[in-house]
Amino acid sequence: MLVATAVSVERDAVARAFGALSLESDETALGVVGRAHPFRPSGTTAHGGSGATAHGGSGATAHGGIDVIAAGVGPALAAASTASALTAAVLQGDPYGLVVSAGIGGGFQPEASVGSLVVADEIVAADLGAETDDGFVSVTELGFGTVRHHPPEDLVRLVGNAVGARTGAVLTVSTVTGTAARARALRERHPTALAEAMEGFGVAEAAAAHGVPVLEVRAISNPVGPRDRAAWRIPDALAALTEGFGKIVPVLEGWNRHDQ
Ligand SMILES: O=C(O)c1cccc(C(=O)CC[C@H]2O[C@@H](n3cnc4c(=O)[nH]cnc43)[C@H](O)[C@@H]2O)c1
Repeated sequence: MLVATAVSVERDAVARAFGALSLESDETALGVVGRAHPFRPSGTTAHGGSGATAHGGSGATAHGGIDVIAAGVGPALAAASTASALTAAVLQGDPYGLVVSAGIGGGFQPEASVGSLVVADEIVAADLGAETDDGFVSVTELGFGTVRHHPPEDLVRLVGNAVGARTGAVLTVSTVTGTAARARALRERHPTALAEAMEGFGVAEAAAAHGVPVLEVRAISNPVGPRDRAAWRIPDALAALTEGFGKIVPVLEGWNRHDQ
């Protein structure tokens, strides 16, 4: 399984769920774009495996290991980094079976409160399209491809139940929402949206190109709406991410995509 976060603090928050910290915490501030440094829990992991380095890094598990990368901020870098990691794994003869986009995100209020976790049942590119006199038109409506990916239903349900998270659409945006008007417009266009973030759709596109299922998990660090940095609760969200992954990993390990 590959977990793609945006930045190193998110990568380390996920890694902490495995009881270890990345040795590659070279970027620590949120917002600093990290390159894809795979983190592999060393030695015995939740999988019980140990030893062989499946994808060229240290401490990978031979059977079903979990790699966590800081893939960068925004859908384009997230897609490129995730695709590179997926391709490298294929070339090394040990392809990933699941990709998880994970990190902090903005929560639509009152649906997703700060500090809570959200699991995506739809990963939607919310600003990929064109503005017209009649409003926003997605690239799908323009005839150019897809703006949504769907994680496996059973996995979404299992993971949502395991962490007590709400499930709903998670929007991917290239511009963080900073006004109430835009938050309203997004919710009107996507009534099931619970959260927005900046990477999920890119990660999902890379996963889809490899025929690998995708999941997105967001810990809510701030409300979607008027910009208010003082209202951000990043440490709380990172703690929720760690706690959540502690419960999610056993579910992911037990999940078999052919059970769908
Ligand atoms: O300076 C700002 O106003 C500002 C606003 C939003 C995000 C940033 C960042 O540097 C972090 C982007 C990072 O965090 C995820 N994220 C967290 N909350 C949101 C949100 O409300 N809308 C979109 N993305 C969010 C995102 O996935 C990025 O990885 C600075």
